[in-house]
Amino acid sequence: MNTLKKALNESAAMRWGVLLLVGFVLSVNYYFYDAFSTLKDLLRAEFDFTNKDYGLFVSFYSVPNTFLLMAVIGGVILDKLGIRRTGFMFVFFMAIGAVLTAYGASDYYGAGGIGYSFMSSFMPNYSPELKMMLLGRFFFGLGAETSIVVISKILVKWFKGKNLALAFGLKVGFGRLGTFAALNISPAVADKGANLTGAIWLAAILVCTGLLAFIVYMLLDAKLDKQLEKDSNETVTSKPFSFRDITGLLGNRAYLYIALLCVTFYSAVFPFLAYAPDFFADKFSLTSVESGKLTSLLPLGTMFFTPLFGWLIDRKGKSATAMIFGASTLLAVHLVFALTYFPPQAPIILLGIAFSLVPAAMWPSMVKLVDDSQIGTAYGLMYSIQNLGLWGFPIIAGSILDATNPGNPEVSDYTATILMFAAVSLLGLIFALLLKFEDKKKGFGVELPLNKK
Ligand SMILES: N[C@@H](Cc1c[nH]cn1)C(=O)NCC(=O)O
Repeated sequence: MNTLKKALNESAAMRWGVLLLVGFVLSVNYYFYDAFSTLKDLLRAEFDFTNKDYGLFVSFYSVPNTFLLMAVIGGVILDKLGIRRTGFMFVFFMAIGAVLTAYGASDYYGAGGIGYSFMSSFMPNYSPELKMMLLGRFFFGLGAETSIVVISKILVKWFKGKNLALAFGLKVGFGRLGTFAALNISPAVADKGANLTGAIWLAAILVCTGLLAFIVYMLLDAKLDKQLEKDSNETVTSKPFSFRDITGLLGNRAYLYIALLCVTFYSAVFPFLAYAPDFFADKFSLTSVESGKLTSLLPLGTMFFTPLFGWLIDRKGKSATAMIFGASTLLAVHLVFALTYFPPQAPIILLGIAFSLVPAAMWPSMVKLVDDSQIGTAYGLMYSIQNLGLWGFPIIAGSILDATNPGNPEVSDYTATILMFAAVSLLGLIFALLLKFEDKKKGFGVELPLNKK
């Protein structure tokens, strides 16, 4: 390295600039992911979407990552091809998927545009609009999950040893900002259905601007590699991929516990959130606007809490303890929701704390468990495992809801459904405890401050 010239990642301004760029890519990802939850009724009115159609559309995001293991394959590709090529490819998939989804909902397509007759030629129970939108959601999910893996590796590259947990916390904050914006902007643009396709196109265009932001990042990444006098091969592993990379990770008990905590924790949060507005409305007799506002307090709170906890973890450590605390808080909140009529505002704030503590501690802890050369594979495998839960639990929750509310009444009893989420949280707590014991036994240093690695 040229010792007279500071490398780009030594400059704090450059590091935070990079975080802003990739944070924007993440925000538009989350915006598109969540833009449809407030459009559910309008999709039913405009395209005859049933609840099952809507559920299928939501869970199709996870299909490539779960059943084709795309997130783990993406992670392996990332470790082999490097950040620039892999990132471009998967952010591009994300943009293609978003555009295909919007195209499926467009007037041009609905009037018999390109692909309409082909999509009408099979599976007549599903509309051509739904099929095109499913195809779009599939590509979006395929690109979106691996692009999060790429962004995680980018943060490790620029921030390792320099406020890494704060950077991860802010990364999650950027994601939540996208969710918060989607929950508020998407219904406003849709204007009670008058401009439904406009709301979907806006989401797709935002994803395309994310691709432009990533291209700008690629220029900085190339410059950093040049300054470090590393050709791109040096930031990637040269040894060929072997299944032992995967079995090796799964054989590392600490990694396994963190991956199992990831799937159980997020399965008790994201699928719960998909039902939360309806649950609050039914249990506390709220209007849909009131329950929507109550739910959107969650991404708003986590936007600030997650970076704050990340900052604390950089300095004080205690990541495993933070995960235990977050998982127990989640369990307590679900029990309160299921078994009491306690006003929901206080538990939702606690849920915000749990939903900030675990992500702030869990994602950066990976650098303590695996080597940098395997970080893409490690995150990718974790996302594939997580997506199994994100795919399955909305369906399980819906089935429990149907079984405990025969006749599909207007107001549903959610007790059994939320108790199921409490049971999943309990599993998360057990895995968090196991992680702490394993760390103590093997001395990975998960409890140590990240700035001291
Ligand atoms: N794998 C993602 C799933 C997601 C949710 N919204 C958009 N993508 C995930 O769980 N990320 C971690 C997080 O804390 O948001």
